[in-house]
Amino acid sequence: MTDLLALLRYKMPSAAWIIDIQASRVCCSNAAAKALLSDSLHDIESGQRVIEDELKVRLSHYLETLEVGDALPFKWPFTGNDGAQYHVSGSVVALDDGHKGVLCEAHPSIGASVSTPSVVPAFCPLTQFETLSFAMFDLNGHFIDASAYFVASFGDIQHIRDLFAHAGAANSFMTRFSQQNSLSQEIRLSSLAGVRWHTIEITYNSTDQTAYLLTQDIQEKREHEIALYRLNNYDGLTNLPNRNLLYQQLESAFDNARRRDRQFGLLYVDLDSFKVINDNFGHRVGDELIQRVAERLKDNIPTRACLYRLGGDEFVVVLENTRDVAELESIAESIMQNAGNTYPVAGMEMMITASIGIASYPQHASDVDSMLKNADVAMYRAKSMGHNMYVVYQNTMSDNSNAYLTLGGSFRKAIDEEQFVLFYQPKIRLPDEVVIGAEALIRWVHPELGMISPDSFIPLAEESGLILPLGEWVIRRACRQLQEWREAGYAPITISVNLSSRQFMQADLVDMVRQALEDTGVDPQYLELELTESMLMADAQQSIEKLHSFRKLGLTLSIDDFGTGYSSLAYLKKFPIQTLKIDRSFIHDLGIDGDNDAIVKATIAMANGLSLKVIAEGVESRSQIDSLNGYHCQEVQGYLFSKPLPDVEFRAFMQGYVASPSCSKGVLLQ
Ligand SMILES: Nc1nc2c(ncn2[C@@H]2O[C@@H]3COP(=O)(O)O[C@H]4[C@@H](O)[C@H](n5cnc6c(=O)[nH]c(N)nc65)O[C@@H]4COP(=O)(O)O[C@H]3[C@H]2O)c(=O)[nH]1
Repeated sequence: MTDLLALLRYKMPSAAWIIDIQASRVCCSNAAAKALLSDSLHDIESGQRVIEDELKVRLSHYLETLEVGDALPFKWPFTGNDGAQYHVSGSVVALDDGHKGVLCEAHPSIGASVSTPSVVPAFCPLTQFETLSFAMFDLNGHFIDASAYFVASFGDIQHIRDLFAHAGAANSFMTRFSQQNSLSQEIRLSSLAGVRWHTIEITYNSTDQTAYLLTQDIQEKREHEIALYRLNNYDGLTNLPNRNLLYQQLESAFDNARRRDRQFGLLYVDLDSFKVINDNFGHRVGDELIQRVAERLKDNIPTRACLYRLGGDEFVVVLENTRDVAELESIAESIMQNAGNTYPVAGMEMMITASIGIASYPQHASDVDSMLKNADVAMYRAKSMGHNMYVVYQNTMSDNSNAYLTLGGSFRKAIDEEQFVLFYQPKIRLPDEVVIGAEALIRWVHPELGMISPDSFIPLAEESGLILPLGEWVIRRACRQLQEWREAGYAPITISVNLSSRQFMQADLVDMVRQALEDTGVDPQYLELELTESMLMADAQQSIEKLHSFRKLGLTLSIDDFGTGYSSLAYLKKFPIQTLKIDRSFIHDLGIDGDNDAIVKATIAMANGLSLKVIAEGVESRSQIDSLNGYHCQEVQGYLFSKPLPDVEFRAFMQGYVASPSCSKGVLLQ
């Protein structure tokens, strides 16, 4: 049976025929058409009569512009042999010789009494006809006839059962078909190309006692769907299920636990300082490390636990039907013990630890979002307590963590989106009051909250570990700024950058600063690091070594907020530092509080004796300048000269400094 004949058969019980316009005749028709049109169709088919000219002209016109599968935009009426009114709809088909023909199908006109339901399945637009296989079987499932495409796809089929990949599938299909008379489903069929997914639709026509079967190979569509599913639900880097599937599992875990009165819990695992690795070694190394970590995590959790990657360096472990929270804690311990071992990545042995937060149902949360949020809160707590540990959520944690988390969440984003800017406060040399440097002070330009001062977010950054990438950004930005000013023709000045204690403890801090200098081409003598006494005292020996490394690089080092901590000049001598910055609390009362004057005067004298330069911060009045000049203080900084300024204004300040009314002297630096 040719495919065109199969198509006409398939259109049964509708009357259908195909017109070959070129030959002006009907080239084939089905039994229903023969019955409905009888003589006239027979005459046209046999060539005794030709298609009327008017219709022929109209059809030819459309065939030029329409594609195979397209429907004709008009219908035409006729009266059938049964005396009823019909209208004919047409669509374009490819004839065996390659020309286009018109497939005509008669439908009873509205109001006409004849009404026979078509067996055309919903999924069978004519455009797909070429990929459809059509076959006919008798009541017992024995093969009668099939389209050429069917034979090419399935070969020599004797019985409908031969189509199925499994006997079980054939049995259940036959049983259902015997009960329903028409059936459609997606199923794997055994075609000549192998076992492949197909849509299958079968309809029993009682008129000719024949089962009409239509199949379509949907293997590629299925594969595409599976690929799409993987893309939406699995992480491409680690092949672990992602956030979507995590939510699904958590929803069903809550459901199960509630219905069966069970417990379950999750561990929120976040790698410590992963961004530092990513930034220093590049994303390829970062990605490989994530893969190794994922593999090790998988090996260190019970087989019945599920591991998800939320993205970045965040993973979640879910364990259902737990006995108690201790069961979750023992997983955390196992993860931490093993995470401490090195990972072979890109020819290196890398170390990375993890902070873990634990939350459990019913103790800590009653819905998916609060479960994840509370485990996240606990994870942050673990980070703030020094990394590489786990913390079990406690209900008291939420009270002070909501605001913190809101800021914390956007803080991460802020780093990625570079919402930070550096402001610069001029440093003035005494007594000639020349601008010799600037202190870089960070600001967060929050999209909703506006400008946020560092006092509000530096502690947060410290606690979360995000100070490391942020601190690196500050150093790199400051170096770039130095270069930009140099390129713009300004005389060279220093920029000092504040280091946080966490940053100072960072193992590769010296390398990071060296790299930033190299990358930007800045002369190291123009970069100054400001450290606090407490930072240095935390591990004096290590601090001394680190400071020497910085000195070898050529940087200047300064002690910030002097007077507020240990204030032991004798001890400070052990550290290779060049500058002391007297805290603004001492400067504020200068000339008012005699004790303060005495302290400041003595500090400057002793520092000078140790060849240390002194800078006074928080200078707000001329009388303070007079006192500091009297005590031989070398540098000052404060609102008297300028508040911290963004780059553009700082440049303007440098240019217009001569004209500043608040200062007696001024030097234009250019
Ligand atoms: N009342 C008064 N204040 C003055 C005067 N002159 C300067 N200041 C303010 O004093 C602070 C000096 O910085 P700090 O003591 O290092 O204290 C800094 C520093 O510890 C920290 N910080 C700022 N930027 C960074 C950074 O990039 N990294 C780190 N780790 N810490 C930073 O945040 C602190 C606060 O910074 P800011 O809010 O910019 O506040 C700055 C500055 O605006 C004055 O005449 N009167």
